[in-house]
Amino acid sequence: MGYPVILHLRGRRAVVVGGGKVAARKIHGLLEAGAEIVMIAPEAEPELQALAAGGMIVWKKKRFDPDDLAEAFLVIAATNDRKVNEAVTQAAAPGQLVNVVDDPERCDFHVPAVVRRGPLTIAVSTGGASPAVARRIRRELEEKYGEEYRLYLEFLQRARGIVLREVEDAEGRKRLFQALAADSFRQRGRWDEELAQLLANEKERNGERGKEQ
Ligand SMILES: C[C@@]1(CC(=O)O)C2=NC(=C\c3[nH]c(c(CCC(=O)O)c3CC(=O)O)Cc3[nH]c(c(CC(=O)O)c3CCC(=O)O)/C=C3\N/C(=C\2)[C@@H](CCC(=O)O)[C@]3(C)CC(=O)O)/[C@H]1CCC(=O)O
Ligand SMILES: NC(=O)c1ccc[n+]([C@@H]2O[C@H](COP(=O)([O-])OP(=O)(O)OC[C@H]3O[C@@H](n4cnc5c(N)ncnc54)[C@H](O)[C@@H]3O)[C@@H](O)[C@H]2O)c1
Repeated sequence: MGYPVILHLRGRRAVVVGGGKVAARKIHGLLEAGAEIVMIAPEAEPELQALAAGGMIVWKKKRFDPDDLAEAFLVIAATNDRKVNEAVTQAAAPGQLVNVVDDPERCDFHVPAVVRRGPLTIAVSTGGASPAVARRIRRELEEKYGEEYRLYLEFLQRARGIVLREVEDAEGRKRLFQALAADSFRQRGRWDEELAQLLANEKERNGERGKEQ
């Protein structure tokens, strides 16, 4: 069983070998994560050509050779030629994370199906058993956790900073974080107003405790 992680790729180089439909899907995910993408392929899908023309990715218009992996943190072998994909895995140095789109067994990692809502990431993997089921479950989760979760999570991110700054006592923080995480809180939609009230309640509680001592 794999170990799920969220990789921070900002400023790190990802080399994608291949420029077809599967490479395009992987490149979109890597772009969202802020990776520096180098694509190696003699031909590429129009959307990838456009990304290269716009400076969003670097396109080396050529066939793969092992030198292409220099300085890569992460490598995706996404050509339609099994032999080339295998050559990519052979060329990778120990420590480079390699994904091979037609060989789950040789992958250091699989790419899950993903729902993103601002800071919220929901990832679904079947470990290669059925990517189509991963896609179906991803779609179901997209319905359940709609766009409204983006604003809510952005609010929570801000609120977290405020609570950590203003509430010193660990129990109080826990009480507040649980209140903010409740679905009833989210649904009422008066987030800033209720946060201010909750913070005031905590201050009052502390004041009273201060008086007791
Ligand atoms: C989740 C997703 C992420 C992404 O790619 O971004 C992803 N595949 C997706 C879709 C998809 N892939 C395929 C179909 C056609 C239906 C079918 O075959 O079932 C569909 C469905 C479609 O396109 O609708 C075919 C396929 N996929 C792999 C093989 C090779 C093999 O199994 O040997 C073949 C056969 C190729 C052939 O025909 O020869 C291998 C892998 N695909 C993975 C990920 C990794 C395991 C993830 C997991 O199991 O959870 C793994 C192991 C490696 C990797 O790529 O990381 C993305 C959904 C994104 C979304 O919609 O949200
Ligand atoms: N993992 C997945 O999610 C998934 C899903 C569907 C298919 N697949 C597999 O992925 C493979 C690729 O699918 P696709 O639809 O993107 O194929 P595609 O035919 O659209 O694209 C293949 C790409 O590989 C490039 N290429 C070929 N030889 C190369 C070389 N020597 N060096 C560099 N680039 C080279 C081509 O120029 C092209 O850009 C399929 O053969 C299939 O086995 C994987």
